[in-house]
Amino acid sequence: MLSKREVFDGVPEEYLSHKERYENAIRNSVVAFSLVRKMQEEGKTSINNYRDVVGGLLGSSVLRDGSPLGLHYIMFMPAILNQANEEQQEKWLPRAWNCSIIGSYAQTELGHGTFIRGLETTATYDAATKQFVLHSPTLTAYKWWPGGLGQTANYCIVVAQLYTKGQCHGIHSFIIQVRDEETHMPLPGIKIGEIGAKLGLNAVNNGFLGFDNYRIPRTNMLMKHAQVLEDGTYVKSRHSKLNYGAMVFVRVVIVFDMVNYLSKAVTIATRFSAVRRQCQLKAGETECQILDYVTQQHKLFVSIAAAHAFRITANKLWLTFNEVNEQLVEGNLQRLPELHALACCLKAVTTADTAACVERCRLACGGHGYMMSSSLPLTYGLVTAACTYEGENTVLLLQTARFLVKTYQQLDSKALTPTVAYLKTAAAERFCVGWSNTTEGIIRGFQVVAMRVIIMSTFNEEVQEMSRTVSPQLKEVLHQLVDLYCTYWALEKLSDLLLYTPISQKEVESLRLRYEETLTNLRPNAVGLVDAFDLRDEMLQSTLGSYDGRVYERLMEEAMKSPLNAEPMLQSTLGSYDGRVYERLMEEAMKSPLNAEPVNYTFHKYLKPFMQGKL
Ligand SMILES: CCCCCCCCCCCCCCCCC/C=C/C(=O)SCCNC(=O)CCNC(=O)[C@H](O)C(C)(C)COP(=O)(O)OP(=O)(O)OC[C@H]1O[C@@H](n2cnc3c(N)ncnc32)[C@H](O)[C@@H]1OP(=O)(O)O
Ligand SMILES: Cc1cc2nc3c(=O)[nH]c(=O)nc-3n(C[C@H](O)[C@H](O)[C@H](O)COP(=O)(O)OP(=O)(O)OC[C@H]3O[C@@H](n4cnc5c(N)ncnc54)[C@H](O)[C@@H]3O)c2cc1C
Repeated sequence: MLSKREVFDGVPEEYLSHKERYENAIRNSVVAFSLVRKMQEEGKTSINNYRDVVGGLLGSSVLRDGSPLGLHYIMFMPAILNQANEEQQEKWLPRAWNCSIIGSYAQTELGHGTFIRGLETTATYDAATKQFVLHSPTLTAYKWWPGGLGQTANYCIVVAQLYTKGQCHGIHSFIIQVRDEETHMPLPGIKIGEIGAKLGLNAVNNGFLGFDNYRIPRTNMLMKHAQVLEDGTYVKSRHSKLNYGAMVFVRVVIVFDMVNYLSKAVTIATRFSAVRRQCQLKAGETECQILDYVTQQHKLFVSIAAAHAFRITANKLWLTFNEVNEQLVEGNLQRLPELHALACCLKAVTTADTAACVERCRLACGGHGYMMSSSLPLTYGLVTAACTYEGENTVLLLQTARFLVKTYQQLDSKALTPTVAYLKTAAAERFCVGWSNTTEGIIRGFQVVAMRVIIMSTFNEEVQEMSRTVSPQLKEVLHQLVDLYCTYWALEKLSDLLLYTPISQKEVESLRLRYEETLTNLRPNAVGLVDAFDLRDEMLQSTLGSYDGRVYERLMEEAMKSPLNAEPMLQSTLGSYDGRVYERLMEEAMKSPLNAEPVNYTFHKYLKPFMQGKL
């Protein structure tokens, strides 16, 4: 059994080369996912409920910049579960579940990410050989971005335009082997490699993939929803968008992921703010904790409330996802549009808000928040990617807007689904609700504004349930968080409220006072509230946010680990004696060492033993 970090012990990831980072990520991933395999052998996890186990690992400090195996669990396996028929699931799932094959999910191309009906990769059926011919007709048709595809995966789900009998039937999913299972060499007709360094997630090994008239068996088309018969006859799906299921699933999972990252960032920033003393409130007094400044509370406390709001929302969304999927299995597609709109909205809003909150947590820590050792820059790089992947946020919000407009237009003719029932109330009150500076009044105000109510009403609903099961003291603090979250967004979105509701200037002023009063009321419980996330130091991996508050000692300990401090020599493209700065930067950029060899050495050293169950 490999130890966790046997090769680069003690050297922080920031100081590893691109190649060393990949080796580090592969080794840590096979060690981590060997635990999943052990748990499944002991019956402690199964293919239908591995979200928490794998989620815990992927969100852990061991795989802090992502994993080349992440997409195998997050999209490759769920796509087989969601889109393969029973026979195909019997063939592929056991091998995927015990990791004897490693998969990716290849949908996005160089030329298209959002507009998936415009994807260019083709899968043309040849009835004579009962095969599909996969082809990338242009450079822009190359798959670009799939996680793990660079040097790691040997299979992937490929989304391509399906042609049979000379007719195009739109995009469908295929399971395709891209590398030899023994040698890991790319198969003939496959062009494959990694796309290079990114802002973050540099351990994910995102890759590119091109096909040159590459043949696969007919039965490699995932045929749960649509089929192509041996003679090339196309049998269409009950609903053209059932093939989009993998994306809906991941959007739901991403909301959980944002809770994880936001809780970590606000724990780090709040604890640091309790330790950090800067300036005096009165001359001659001891310097005060920066957490005592209202401006610092304004920066941080809404993130504590948001972490709880998103956690409650994520759980509610997961329940809705499972309810709707059970209905889909019974052939009832009625709530699919609502689920799609909800998943789009909550993925877009929670990722955008989390990215903004994490950046605000970093800024709230001053210079020390800019240190990689604080873990805040890395966290920002991770969450900001989520605003783009799995559907770029703007585009997803447009999907939600489309659904809301359609729902509103059918208000009197159609029964409303649970998450949009508020539209009836808003319409009934003809948009002239009386304003009250209460939580309910603000939510009602937002219902009128419409776009943000889904998170607000879910959050509010759960809190009502919670009031029957928590102590009076905790109930008071939770209601303060609800108050804070509502008054914060009421003040943030004041222009909408002024436009659509009769809120008066006097009420706005008392709202502001109420907001600051709530900040003051929450101050004594701020550290306790982030402690309640119960995130161990190993999870935070932060010099600023450790439980013991030894911030400065940890900053110095981490600084001394830099190899640049270990020896007088500078190892820097910017500081080289000969001044050839630009030439060296270009030389470095062109290296991309992982592409220097068709099979990276880590395959034989770690990946192959792992896939053969020998680790
Ligand atoms: C259990 C395992 C879990 C383990 C892990 C646990 C957690 C660990 C943490 C990990 C967290 C997650 C990490 C995630 C890593 C992800 C890596 C990234 C992967 C990717 O990015 S994959 C590629 C993603 N790409 C996209 O999302 C593309 C975005 N574009 C689209 O989706 C579509 O183009 C579109 C929706 C924007 C438009 O589609 P289209 O043009 O076909 O449709 P129209 O706009 O014309 O609308 C037509 C009608 O179709 C409905 N519709 C559209 N989409 C859907 C859908 N998905 N479902 C249902 N219905 C849909 C529209 O609503 C329209 O309906 P109407 O009634 O006609 O209005
Ligand atoms: C870290 C990371 C990991 C990824 N992993 C994978 C993966 O594993 N598998 C995979 O298949 N893909 C993956 N992707 C790709 C991802 O799904 C796409 O980047 C995403 O769907 C956005 O598409 P795009 O990059 O083409 O941007 P575009 O769609 O070109 O967006 C560019 C701009 O155009 C705007 N725009 C586009 N269409 C419209 C419209 N209709 N109306 C208004 N504005 C519009 C967008 O809002 C945006 O501002 C990954 C991406 C990242 C960043």
